[in-house]
Amino acid sequence: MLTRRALDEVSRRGALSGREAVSRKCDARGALAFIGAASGARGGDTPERSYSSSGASAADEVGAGDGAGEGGIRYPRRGSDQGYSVPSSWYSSIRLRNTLFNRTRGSLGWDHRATNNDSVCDARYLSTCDYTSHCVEKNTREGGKLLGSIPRYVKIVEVGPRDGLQNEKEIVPTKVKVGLIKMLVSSGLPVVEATSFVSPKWVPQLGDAKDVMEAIRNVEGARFPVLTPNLKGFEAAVAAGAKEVAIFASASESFSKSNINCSIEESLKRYHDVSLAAEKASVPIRGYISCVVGCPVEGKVPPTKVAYVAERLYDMGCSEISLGDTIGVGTPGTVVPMLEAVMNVVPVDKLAVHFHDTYGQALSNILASLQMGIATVDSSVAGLGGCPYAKGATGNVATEDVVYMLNGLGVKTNVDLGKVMLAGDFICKHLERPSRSKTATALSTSTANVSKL
Ligand SMILES: CC(C)(COP(=O)([O-])OP(=O)([O-])OC[C@H]1O[C@@H](n2cnc3c(N)ncnc32)[C@H](O)[C@@H]1OP(=O)([O-])[O-])[C@@H](O)C(=O)NCCC(=O)NCCSC(=O)C[C@@](C)(O)CC(=O)[O-]
Repeated sequence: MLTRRALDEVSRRGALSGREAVSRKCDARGALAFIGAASGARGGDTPERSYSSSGASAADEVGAGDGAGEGGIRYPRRGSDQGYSVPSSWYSSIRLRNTLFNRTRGSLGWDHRATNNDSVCDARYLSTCDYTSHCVEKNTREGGKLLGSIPRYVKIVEVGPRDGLQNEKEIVPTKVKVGLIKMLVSSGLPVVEATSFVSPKWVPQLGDAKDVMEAIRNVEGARFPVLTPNLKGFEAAVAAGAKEVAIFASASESFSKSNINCSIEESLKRYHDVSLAAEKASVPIRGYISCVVGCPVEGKVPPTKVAYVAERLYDMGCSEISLGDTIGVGTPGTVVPMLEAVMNVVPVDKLAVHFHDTYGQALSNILASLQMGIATVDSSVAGLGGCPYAKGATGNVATEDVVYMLNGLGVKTNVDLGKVMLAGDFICKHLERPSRSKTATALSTSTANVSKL
């Protein structure tokens, strides 16, 4: 198992390269750009990251063959006698990054105690910036001030066919689900979460999981992870052809109980069993954490609780951990401290964010997450969704809205907005309800070529 120290080093190594550290001017204005460059180093420039095998740790992926020798520190690799190394130059970069990050928080108003000149300087910048596309382009391209901090590529994980549909009362026919999945794949989405192998007594809508997997067996162009709550689900998923699975824990005891009928600790034990089976079968696992900022029963959820569960999931081999604001109550004011806590224990390039849009905060939370270096975002076509065990929670942030924002920021996704809208239109017609995507609603009345927006 990786030590905390080793994890931190991997995280830091993922967070920035020494090259970026020395090439940036160390003032508050440069801080966002600096973190942005770091996020590029974390994977922003990489068109696609694939889930690693569950047996591979971050160390396997991040540090292998890099920086050995000369001042490098070697840590043991989990389940192996090999090691990965951390060049000592990272330490100074890390200190620098932390200083800049703290200043940046102050300049964005995240830290109300920040009263130094840098934040005044940044505030002036913020108020005078011309928010035109030219400004965005200039800032992004030149490693600029406000928006240069975001990754250049963002992986969108489409959860509509699973999270989006699981709450629908009327059973959606399998062929409609399969049609939706195929349309989503054709839009360029790299990952489409297809279904869940959960108890059909608990979630009747997804009782056709096996049939869905059978129907998409030969569909190429995307990965199709499925949810598995226990070994039974894992075995059924693999037998049905699933090549990736997701386990789902909670940061709230009450939600854990109502969602999967066990405590957090019991769920982690179950997931440990699933992770061992997955490792044996070379099936990568994504880990979800629900209620990362708020719980429908318990209210506020402390960031330390989220970090605890995240670390446990990471240690059991999850190649990606998705942080879910299940009831959509978060704002950047609560999301940022939560991410900071999690980023202390899990490398940022292993994190994804999963926002429901109940209070209309999802896009702002995503933007804040991107500025902190997160490059994987979950979303649901047409804003479908809600959780059966979180009353009042509305759908996930709409994929169309996320793509529109990322296009506007000049961030690459390889997703065709027009084609996602067609998929949204298809499923909304079936459900006989309007899209929850503001972008789809606006653009459906426009003649603009959405692929070019
Ligand atoms: C975990 C259990 C199974 C425990 O449910 P339980 O009732 O405690 O389990 P059990 O072991 O006593 O089994 C009860 C019955 O279910 C069967 N069973 C047991 N396991 C399976 C399985 N895998 N597949 C099919 N059947 C299964 C089992 O065989 C038995 O059948 P019976 O003998 O009564 O005929 C149940 O609570 C469950 O399925 N929960 C899933 C609920 C769910 O899917 N919730 C939505 C997920 S969304 C989410 O978590 C949030 C997320 C990820 O989207 C992120 C976010 O939005 O923030």
